[in-house]
Amino acid sequence: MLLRLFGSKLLSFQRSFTKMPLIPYSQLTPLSDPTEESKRLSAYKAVDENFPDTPKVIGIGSGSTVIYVAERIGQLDNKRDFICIPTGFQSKNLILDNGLLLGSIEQYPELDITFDGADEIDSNLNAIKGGGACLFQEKLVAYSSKKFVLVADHRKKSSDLGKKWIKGIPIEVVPSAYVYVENKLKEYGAETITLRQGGSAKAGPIITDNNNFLIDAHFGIVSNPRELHLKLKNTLGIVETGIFTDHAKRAYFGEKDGSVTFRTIEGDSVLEI
Ligand SMILES: O=C(CO)[C@H](O)[C@H](O)COP(=O)(O)O
Repeated sequence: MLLRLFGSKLLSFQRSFTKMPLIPYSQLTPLSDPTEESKRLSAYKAVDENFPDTPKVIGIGSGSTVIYVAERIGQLDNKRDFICIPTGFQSKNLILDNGLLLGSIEQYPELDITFDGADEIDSNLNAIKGGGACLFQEKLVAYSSKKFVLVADHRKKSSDLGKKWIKGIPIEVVPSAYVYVENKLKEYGAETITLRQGGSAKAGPIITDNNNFLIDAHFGIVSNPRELHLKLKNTLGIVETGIFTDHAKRAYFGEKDGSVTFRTIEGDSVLEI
């Protein structure tokens, strides 16, 4: 009896050990850039606290904070026991570079959990995403997941969408419809409307992974993100918006002082911890 009890304790110890990250956070050398350190803090803590005991399919988002998510998951010694679904080209490379198994959303349409970054997160866990131009795939992967967890540095923590992220809400648009959409956005009261450019690497607009254009439209403070998203989605030529509502369960923020705070949904309310 005692032996059986010991055996089951040993098994559960082994199980929890396999999902433990190999390097405790406290033993890592701090990064020289404080913002990078904040990103790493939020990402590592999010993975440590939310990674499933028996992972099957995991979503990996895009951006500079998610680099640390993939890094932390890559430290697990059971990292070849589950499949990772990317949200874009960068994300696919993060999965491969960290020795994780790559799958596609078509093969694995149901995910246990997705970790992703954000450009701004409000006090109700609504988010603006798409700063890295991957919003469509990010939304598809997030909305196919049982749990969606955001990771960010302190600059992204906001009370209302549009308060801090003034570059505008990323909106993916069918290329031939961009002028039509721009006119509609003016009609809807957008304060700034920018067709996102490829920068020094490309003369002309950015092309998304779905061969579309991106428009960034700033509407000031968005009092009702769901309503704005629906209005935009109802506009001919708009494929998807970077407004993510009613989906994130938890958001982690790496703070300036080296702590991590989070906002989490508990029943009908959001707790700030
Ligand atoms: O939505 C995204 C990409 O489309 C990113 O998650 C978002 O832009 C945040 O990026 P970062 O972690 O680099 O601040």
